[in-house]
Order: sequence, then C-alpha cells, then structure tokens
Amino acid sequence: MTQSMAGRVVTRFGSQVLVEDDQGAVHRCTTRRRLEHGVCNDRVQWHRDAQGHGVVTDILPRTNLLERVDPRGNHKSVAANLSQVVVVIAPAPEPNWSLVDRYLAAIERMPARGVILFNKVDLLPMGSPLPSPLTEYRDLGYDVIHASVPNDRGMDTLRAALSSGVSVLVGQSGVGKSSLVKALLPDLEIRIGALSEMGGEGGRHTTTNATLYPLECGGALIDSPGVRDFTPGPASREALVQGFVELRERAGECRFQDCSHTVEPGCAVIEAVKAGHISPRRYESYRNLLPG
Ligand SMILES: Nc1nc2c(ncn2[C@@H]2O[C@H](COP(=O)(O)OP(=O)(O)OP(=O)(O)O)[C@@H](O)[C@H]2O)c(=O)[nH]1
Ligand SMILES: [Zn+2]
Repeated sequence: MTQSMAGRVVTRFGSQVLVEDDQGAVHRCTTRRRLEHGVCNDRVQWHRDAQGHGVVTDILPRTNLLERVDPRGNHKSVAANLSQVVVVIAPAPEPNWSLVDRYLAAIERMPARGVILFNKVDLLPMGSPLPSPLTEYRDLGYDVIHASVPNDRGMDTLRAALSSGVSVLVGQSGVGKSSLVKALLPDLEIRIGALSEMGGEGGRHTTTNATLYPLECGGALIDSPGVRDFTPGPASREALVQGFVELRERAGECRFQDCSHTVEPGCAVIEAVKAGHISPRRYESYRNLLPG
C-alpha cells in the first residue's frame, strides 16, 4: 500500500468523490464500501492503489453536519465541518422571522457560527429604520451584514466574514443568494465545468451535489441548490432550548429541571420575558417551534 494522505471531499457523484489534497490539487477517488456516505468537506485519508487510482480509506470525525430534510421527512447529509452559516434575508421578499429563528436554532445546535446577511438594502427607502428583529439578533451577538450586489454595498464586509473557514449561504427563495454566489465566485460556471470533467464517465457530475469552492478572499464556500434551500428539520424541546442562546443561558435557573418554559411556576425564561430581557417575538418563535 502506498502512503496515506490527508484531504477533504470537494464533491461527490455516485460512488466517487473528488478529494482536494493539502496543496489544493484535486483527485478523483473511489470510496471503500463502508465509507459510502462521505459528504462535501469531509476530512479524509486517502492513498493511491497499485493501479494508481485514488481510494478514500477513512473519513475523520466531523465537527458538525448540515442535514436537509426532504419532503418525505427523510434526513439527508449535505456537508460537514462548517465554520459558519450565513442566513440571507432581504426587504423583499419580506423576511419570515420565524424561519430565521429556526435557521439560527439549527445553526446553534450544529454547532456553527450564525451570521445574518441583510441583502438588497438598495430597496430600502433612505433613512428607514432597521427592522427590529435585526436589532434583537445583534443584541444576541450575531453579526448582521448589510449588502447589495448591484450597489456593491457590504461585499467587502461579507468577503472578510467568509475569509476563514468554510461557509454556506442559506435563505428563502428570492432573497438574492444566486446573485451573491455569482459575485463571490465569478467563474463558477468554469469551475463547475472543470469539476464535471474530472468526474469523468461522460460528465455525469451534476451541480445538485454540494460542492466546495475556495474563495479568492480566503476561506471557502459550499454551494448547491440543495444547500441554499436547506430547511432545518424539527427539533426536540431540549435541542430547541440549546438553539436559542438567550433561553439556553437561563434554562438552568428554572425551578424544575425539566421545565418546558411555557407554563411552569418559577421559570427563569418566562420571568426574563416579563422583565423585558428576552424578546417576546423570539420567545413566541420558541413556543411555535416546540414539537406538538
Ligand atoms: N434590488 C436588488 N435586487 C436584487 C439584489 N440581489 C438580487 N436581486 C434580484 O432579486 C431577485 C432574486 O435574486 P436571486 O439571486 O435569484 O435570489 P435567490 O435567493 O437565489 O432566489 P432563488 O433562486 O429563487 O432561490 C432577482 O430578480 C435579482 O435580480 C440586490 O442586491 N438588490
Ligand atoms: Zn423554564
């Protein structure tokens, strides 16, 4: 056996994966059968077999996993080891704040860094106030970036935020994710073409699989339609509490250890809502997301 090397999965198609080595070169590899479930950005060990073919021999433990839930309710792994997830919203289509809370709760649980990108700010009338939920997110410690691709606003701030680690952009349809990705990766089509060719076998590679793209500003972006439209699945009550930073830090002070933070006496969360320390809107989001 030849020397074992470190790498990470750029994308997969069928039973094959493209693996990027430490020098940034990309190699087509097969995976051993028990390792079939490698996903984009998995850290792997690989080697060349006697015929010179790349073979992935090991998938290293993941720091986190982005999962998609399909319409039938099946969980599908999309990408691993993410540093941050950027939730894109815009003045139009009007933000679904409850969906933003759902995204942030899923991101906290992964765990990964959550960033909010308020896109298409050129649509805002001059001097209009910041939507109040954005102030809440800022107060909770989330970075809120304002951007507009046509006006080239906030793009440097966004690039700086993406410049280390591996990120994904998510958000509801029409908020401008495609335009942002095009601005961040102007040569996306060329890169997709090159990867497809590497896929061999008649370019069976499709862009529907999550793919890792190094960014010129440093860092990397994982993109695919399935990643952009990622909607988090339902969460248990305990998981949900962990997903709301302001609930998580108070839940330990409730009178009952198994407090659901909805009706119980001596609930530190309800007290904090009453005292104005937790936003009633966020608290409502938590209640609405509770499993029935
Ligand atoms: N005014 C303005 N319009 C924008 C901006 N970015 C994108 N748009 C427009 O918003 C619409 C949606 O943009 P897309 O980039 O396709 O949005 P998306 O989030 O990828 O949407 P889906 O493809 O439906 O998921 C298009 O008509 C864009 O031209 C922006 O910064 N300002
Ligand atoms: Zn409680």
